[in-house]
Amino acid sequence: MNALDGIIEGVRAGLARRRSRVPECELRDLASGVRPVPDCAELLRGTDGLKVIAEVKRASPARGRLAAIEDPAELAAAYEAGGAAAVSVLTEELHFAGSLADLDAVRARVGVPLLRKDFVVDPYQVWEARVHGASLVLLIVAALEQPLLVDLVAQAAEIGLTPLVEVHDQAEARRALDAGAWVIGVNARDLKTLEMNKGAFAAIAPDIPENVVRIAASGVRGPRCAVEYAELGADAILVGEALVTSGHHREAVAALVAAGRSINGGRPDGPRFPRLPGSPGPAFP
Ligand SMILES: O=P(O)(O)OC[C@@H](O)[C@@H](O)c1c[nH]c2ccccc12
Repeated sequence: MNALDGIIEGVRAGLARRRSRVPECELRDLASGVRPVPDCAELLRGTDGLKVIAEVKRASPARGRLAAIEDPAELAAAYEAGGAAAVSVLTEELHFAGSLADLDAVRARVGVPLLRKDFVVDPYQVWEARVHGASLVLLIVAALEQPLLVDLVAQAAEIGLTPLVEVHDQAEARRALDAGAWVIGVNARDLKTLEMNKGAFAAIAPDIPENVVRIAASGVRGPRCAVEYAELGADAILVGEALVTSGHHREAVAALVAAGRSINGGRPDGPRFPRLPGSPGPAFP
């Protein structure tokens, strides 16, 4: 069993418990009472500077315990003040020490769109994302058979959530596009092996059409990485560890935002800098 299968097993157990407390029909009723949110794709587009999605993340299977985060809302408020375009909240409990309560707390505090970051394997979780105030929901291609991926992308769109479809290689990127994704995240970490591939974004981004929003996720250590991803054509970066472990959360986000702006000067129609032939991929420490 690979790391991803292990995580999904735990996710399914938690899902069964929640479903027995709140049946799906009740959840749908709750969702209908939640204020509709606009599609987030344009907010994450990098034409006026690389966007930063800042993550509330306590732990991960790959990196262990990262930060206690006693007050996730306070952290998210600092991210927002630093200029984050969106906040990602991990809601997976067993391996990432997150919860839907974290999402609720963050929703009550900040105005920027929220991403429900979890291992979604069932429509029930997409309804939950809606009920708990997310505007975006993560769908991981490696965790989903194609027909289910297609259904979940369609369900999310139907109920006013923007699906952020995560891929790790070219084949997965093709599946994401076939499923109709318009926001694609390239995770530098392979969730099956937990290994990092620093060149994943550079390898995949050219295959993703310009009209699709391209997000580089995982392993962004600081402004230098932000600049490198912006130069490779990323619209946004998704950053967890480097932010939660920084002593100054607002300033750390602001530094990433400033680094991203330096690439195209913040011009709304600024050019995306093409990758120069022979230039190296992002340099990571
Ligand atoms: O902490 P990092 O290396 O900055 O990574 C953040 C984010 O990319 C990572 O948490 C992540 C990307 N895809 C995921 C899928 C599930 C759980 C977590 C993730």
